[in-house]
Amino acid sequence: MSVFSEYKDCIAEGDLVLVWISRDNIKPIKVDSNEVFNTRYGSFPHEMMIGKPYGSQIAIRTKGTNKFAFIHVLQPTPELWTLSLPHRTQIVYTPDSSYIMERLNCSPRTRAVEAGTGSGSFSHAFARTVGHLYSYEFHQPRYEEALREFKEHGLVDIDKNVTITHRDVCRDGFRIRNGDVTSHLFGENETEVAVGADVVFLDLPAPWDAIPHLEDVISKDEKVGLCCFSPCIEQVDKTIEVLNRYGWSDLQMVEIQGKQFESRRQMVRTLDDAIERLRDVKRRKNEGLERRKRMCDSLLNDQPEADETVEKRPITEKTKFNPFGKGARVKEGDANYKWKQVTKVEPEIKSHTSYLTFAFKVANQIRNEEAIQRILESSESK
Ligand SMILES: C[S@@+](CC[C@H](N)C(=O)[O-])C[C@H]1O[C@@H](n2cnc3c(N)ncnc32)[C@H](O)[C@@H]1O
Repeated sequence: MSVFSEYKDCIAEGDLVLVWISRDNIKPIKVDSNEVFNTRYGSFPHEMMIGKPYGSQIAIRTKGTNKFAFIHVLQPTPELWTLSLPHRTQIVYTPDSSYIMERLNCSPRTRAVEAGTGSGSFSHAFARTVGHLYSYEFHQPRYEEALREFKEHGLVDIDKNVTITHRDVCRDGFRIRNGDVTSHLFGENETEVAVGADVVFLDLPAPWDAIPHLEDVISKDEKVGLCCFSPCIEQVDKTIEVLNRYGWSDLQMVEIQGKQFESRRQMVRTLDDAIERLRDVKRRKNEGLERRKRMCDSLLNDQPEADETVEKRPITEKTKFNPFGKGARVKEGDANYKWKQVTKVEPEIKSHTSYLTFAFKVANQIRNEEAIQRILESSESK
């Protein structure tokens, strides 16, 4: 089982743990009782984590103060891995990968093809959901790094559901034959892997060069779904042209814009408030002018300012509160004021805005007369 799909209660020596320091700072570590995890808030010996339930908060006293520093030790999931993995390339984030897998109907019976592997962000999400993932990467160091990582995470090897192949798919296609540089372990008489993919995901600069090669590895008996992830509309245009040429249909382009909506209350401001605000500005301006004049006079006459002569505005509820944001602050929802419910948008959800081009193909479109007859007969008998 992969550490990403097997649930464990407690942390043990050698586990991959994702340390949550803050929302934007999650770090993967391999638990080693001789090691220490250093943060700018303090050092956490791995030993403190061993035996603790996943999700625990670990606290240490910070050096020279009476304060505590905290981390949370979390079990890896593809979503958290995407937020913490070492970036070797641009990556696909969860708002995109989850939408793509849903649109392509990914399930444990899916056989997916993915190119390129890149930093393996999407590969981890695919690996948890699909029956088998065939991932391709042409950059040698990136291929080796992804292979090492997939092995460490229990995604490749016998009985595991990921195969990674070192390949330029635009030039050499997707077939995996005995002798290729791949993680697939060939059986004695096996010469080629029967890929039979029903899902294809292309995150490549030139997907149009890879699309013609897909014919060799996609399923001929099932509906095949494809998604191309491209940051430029010109790439989408070129991709669509080639998809049409190679018999893909139901083309649709989608862009995911991840936004976080927060529900807030906003004070209702009336026309009277606006008028009162303008009066207040004028009053304060006059007061300021008068004060400045008195200061100049006292400087010229070399006399201290007679502070007690300054007219003070009486402190009332009105002077304390300014409905346009200045003056005393009012707590959101204060029952003395009128409020309306509004939505505030937080723009900082991590996602890499690319265009998602979806297409589908049924290679073998021969009518199965027997099956049709059976359906007709069963509907007639009802
Ligand atoms: C943007 S990254 C993919 C990121 C990946 N989807 C993820 O979520 O981590 C694109 C990768 O495709 C690889 N690549 C580009 N052209 C390729 C080709 N013709 N064949 C195989 N891999 C290719 C690049 O080396 C790069 O690692």
